[in-house]
Amino acid sequence: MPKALITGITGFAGSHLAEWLLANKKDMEVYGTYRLRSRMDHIKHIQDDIHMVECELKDPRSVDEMIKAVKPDYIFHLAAQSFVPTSWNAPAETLIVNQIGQVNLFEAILKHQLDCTVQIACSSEEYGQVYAHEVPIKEDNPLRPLSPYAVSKVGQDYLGYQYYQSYGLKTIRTRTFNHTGPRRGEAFVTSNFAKQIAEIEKGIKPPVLYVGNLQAKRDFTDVRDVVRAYWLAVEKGVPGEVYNIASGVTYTIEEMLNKLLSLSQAAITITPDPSRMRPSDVEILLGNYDKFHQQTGWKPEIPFEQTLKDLLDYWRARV
Ligand SMILES: C[C@H]1O[C@H](OP(=O)(O)OP(=O)(O)OC[C@H]2O[C@@H](n3cnc4c(=O)[nH]c(N)nc43)[C@H](O)[C@@H]2O)[C@@H](O)[C@@H](O)C1=O
Repeated sequence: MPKALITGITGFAGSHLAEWLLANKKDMEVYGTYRLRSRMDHIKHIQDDIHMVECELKDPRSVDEMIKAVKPDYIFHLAAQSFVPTSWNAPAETLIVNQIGQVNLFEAILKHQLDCTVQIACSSEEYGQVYAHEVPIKEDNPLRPLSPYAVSKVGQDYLGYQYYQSYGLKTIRTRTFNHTGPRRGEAFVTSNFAKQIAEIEKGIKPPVLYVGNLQAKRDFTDVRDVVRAYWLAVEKGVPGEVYNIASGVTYTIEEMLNKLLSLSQAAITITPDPSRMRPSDVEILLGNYDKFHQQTGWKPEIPFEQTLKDLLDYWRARV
């Protein structure tokens, strides 16, 4: 049976991808990496159907042993330090986890001479400073990263390109724009606002919702559409290539907040919280996904309103 390995299976996208593979690729064995301190709540419901392997990506020996034991046919490399604000507080850790972690993975694949396809979770943050005439953003747009996180993803992206060119490692780079849905980490804006609304509805917190920069524009895709794209990337994508995964629609964070508020009866006051502002924030992300659509037929299917409703209901069931 072919084997799919998901680094970061205990996380947001990783757990959705595991679910998608189990439901749609019945002939595939699903493996995932975890660290001793990983929280398992996102995968508890599927843990009998997946194989979990302990692995610290920062440690070459740990990665080597994991790759030798699993020998995957497909790797979805989703594990990362993925929160932009954390990357200003911990830039070195962000670079080590994201870039050195990926080098360790690549080197182990080469050492054990695996003929596997590797999807790399790159990011729209790599585009960073985007000018008005450059949207919707295509893959050949200049990369002008605006945070240590974004730089770490540029590094992952170019390492993917370089290992393909140098060694023929079958890497496929996906530059995914913002994505959300149930299980989104509560630090990220959609989830943070949805959780605050759910807490206000339950009377756990006063009716004041704290916000950062509401003028930023983001292109949101449902995580369930994104993980379907990750499978199509390894199935139909061209090794060495890079693809945008986006919805092709952009909203200000304020518009997104208003959509969430319209799903609630609660009377809520919006209050700026200066600690939520960033040293530099990407002003606009709006992706062109034509290249990926032409290669794989993928397009997003779940309307943003449905995604936000599912996210709010997720928090309503948890607070
Ligand atoms: C593609 C990319 O997508 C994500 O990165 P992100 O765009 O930084 O995501 P976020 O949800 O933290 O912020 C979105 C926007 O919302 C603004 N914003 C306003 N008020 C709050 C607020 O209260 N909290 C947060 N977190 N953001 C706020 C904030 O300033 C920013 O403009 C990651 O998955 C990343 O891994 C990735 O690759």
